[in-house]
Amino acid sequence: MPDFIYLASQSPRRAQLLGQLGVRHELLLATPDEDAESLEVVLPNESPTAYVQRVTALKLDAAVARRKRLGLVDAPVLCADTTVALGRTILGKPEDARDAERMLALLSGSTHRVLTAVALQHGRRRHTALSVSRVRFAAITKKLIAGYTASGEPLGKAGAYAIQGAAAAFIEHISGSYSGIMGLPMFETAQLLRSAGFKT
Ligand SMILES: Cc1cn([C@H]2C[C@H](O)[C@@H](COP(=O)(O)OP(=O)(O)OP(=O)(O)O)O2)c(=O)[nH]c1=O
Repeated sequence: MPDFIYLASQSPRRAQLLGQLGVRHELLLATPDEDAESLEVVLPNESPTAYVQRVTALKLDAAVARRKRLGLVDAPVLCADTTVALGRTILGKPEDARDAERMLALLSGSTHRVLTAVALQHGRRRHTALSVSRVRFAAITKKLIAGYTASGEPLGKAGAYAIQGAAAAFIEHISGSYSGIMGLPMFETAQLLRSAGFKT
């Protein structure tokens, strides 16, 4: 049994959160020939829950294939995907600053869900979990949205905000998992790791 896992994620938040659990990890990143972004395409009529779970499974398939292709040791592979859902509308990562402003205006003054799916491949077994949180945004002015967008923080974040960053000032209430909103739910991830034999 290896004493580490592969984390198939380019997200520094996920690496940081995994470190918090005290589990050693190595990054298993997509090579330039793999088109990781193309996995994140929403199917017609797909619900946010179905979408985030499907994308996570695809990410894990690709990562496990990558581990085999590179001839790496047979350690467990972990990956996750986070999406923001306003009702059935999926808000992924903004394409640019304008798109970020559009998303933030949608979130302003309402409650949305943040869904993070996690999956762990261990030998032939796959363990999966889903974390669902509710986040209530205060009504925020156009000026605040413009200032926040200009900071650059929304780029690369689902729903165009980071709870761990300056957007914390917009959030009136959350129910669920703070770490799940950041991208890796600690409770669910620890459970998956335990089922793969790690002591967390
Ligand atoms: C809502 C929210 C999202 N996010 C981030 C977490 C994820 O990194 C990102 C959603 O994008 P993802 O596609 O889940 O992940 P990623 O592309 O950053 O990394 P990888 O696929 O390689 O694992 O949004 C925050 O950091 N804070 C928040 O409050």
